[in-house]
Amino acid sequence: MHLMELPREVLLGENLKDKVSQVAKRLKLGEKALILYGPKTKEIAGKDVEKHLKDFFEVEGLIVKEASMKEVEKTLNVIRNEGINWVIGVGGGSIIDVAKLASFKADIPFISFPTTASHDGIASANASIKDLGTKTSVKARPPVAIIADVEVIKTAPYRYLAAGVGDMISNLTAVKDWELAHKIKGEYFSEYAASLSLMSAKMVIKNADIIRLGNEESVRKVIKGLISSGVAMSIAGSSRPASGAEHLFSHALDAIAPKPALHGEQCGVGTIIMAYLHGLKWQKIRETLKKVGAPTNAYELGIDPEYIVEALTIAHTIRPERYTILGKDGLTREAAEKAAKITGVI
Ligand SMILES: NC(=O)C1=CN([C@@H]2O[C@H](COP(=O)(O)OP(=O)(O)OC[C@H]3O[C@@H](n4cnc5c(N)ncnc54)[C@H](OP(=O)(O)O)[C@@H]3O)[C@@H](O)[C@H]2O)C=CC1
Ligand SMILES: O=C(CO)COP(=O)(O)O
Ligand SMILES: [Zn+2]
Repeated sequence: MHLMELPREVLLGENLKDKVSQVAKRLKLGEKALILYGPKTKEIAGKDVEKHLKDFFEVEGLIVKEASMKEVEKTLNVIRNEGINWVIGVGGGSIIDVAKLASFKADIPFISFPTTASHDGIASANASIKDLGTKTSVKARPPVAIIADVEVIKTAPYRYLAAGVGDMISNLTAVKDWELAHKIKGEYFSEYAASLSLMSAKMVIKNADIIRLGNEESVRKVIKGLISSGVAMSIAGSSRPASGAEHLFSHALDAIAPKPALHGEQCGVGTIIMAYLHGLKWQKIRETLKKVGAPTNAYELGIDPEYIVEALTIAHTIRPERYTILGKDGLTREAAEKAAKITGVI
């Protein structure tokens, strides 16, 4: 049996910080809520959401520092000790993933309230959590509702929107890797999930000129694409449609670079290199990223070229069960340098 769980409500619009209570009541989520936010997202939107919620619910607030198992356990303790009925994550991908996994472990629902359009974990059923130094992809449940407040997301620095494009353009190489794993390893492949995932990538390529304006229309377009990409992952039952070798490269950078860039920025650059390895039109990918103002090389990522090459050579070890264009043995140092130089990444 293949179980596909999907969000029940998606709200996309302006000034939604006071609409969470209505959604929670409509979905009969229960009396006691836990709101998770980061130190910045508490100020950006979390405090206001919490204030409005307190008119109708008993609310506990908790600051989450990173997407790690330690933070998931910390959250789980609060859920159990306080008898929490439902969770809301107000923040970027890290906060949403902690809310997703902790609520799943406690078997209670959660609401996704994104403050940026920087990642496609807003709607997905899987959580990317750091454990023992590297990111693992853990099966969980999708949010019961998504509340995407364009007013909030619009105020995030433009860089986050461009990162969202990077996370979506990744789907081009992720799907290629998935097809490869299907052919070579007999891995389950969903044509429907793959098509939906590719639709988001094609949408950002087609709309790059609109997205780069960074206005409300841009935010709406990117958010819709990110939600579709997340739904594709939920349909697949894993992050396969949206995470291939380009993501392994980003996870490797997170593990070794002294100051990693944003997830979507690193994935975008990884997509250029993996598209080259797949024999795809990598120039078109680079052109789109340039058009929207996303980084396309080591310098723009703010990462030393040495780490780029090292990340390329170790990426295949991050999740060995996920077969990609990097194969079982990965890239040699020479091959990594060559691919990064040809594509202009270093
Ligand atoms: N589960 C899935 O399917 C997916 C998961 N991911 C994961 O998501 C994470 C990446 O998410 P991303 O959003 O890029 O990064 P983070 O969630 O790590 O946020 C990065 C920084 O941006 C800040 N921030 C958030 N919103 C705003 C805003 N509106 N204005 C200014 N600053 C803001 C955060 O503040 P604060 O410090 O307050 O948190 C934080 O300091 C990674 O862990 C990645 O693996 C990515 C794609 C899919
Ligand atoms: O980031 C993701 C999709 O964009 C999914 O992340 P994982 O690589 O951790 O599965
Ligand atoms: Zn991603």
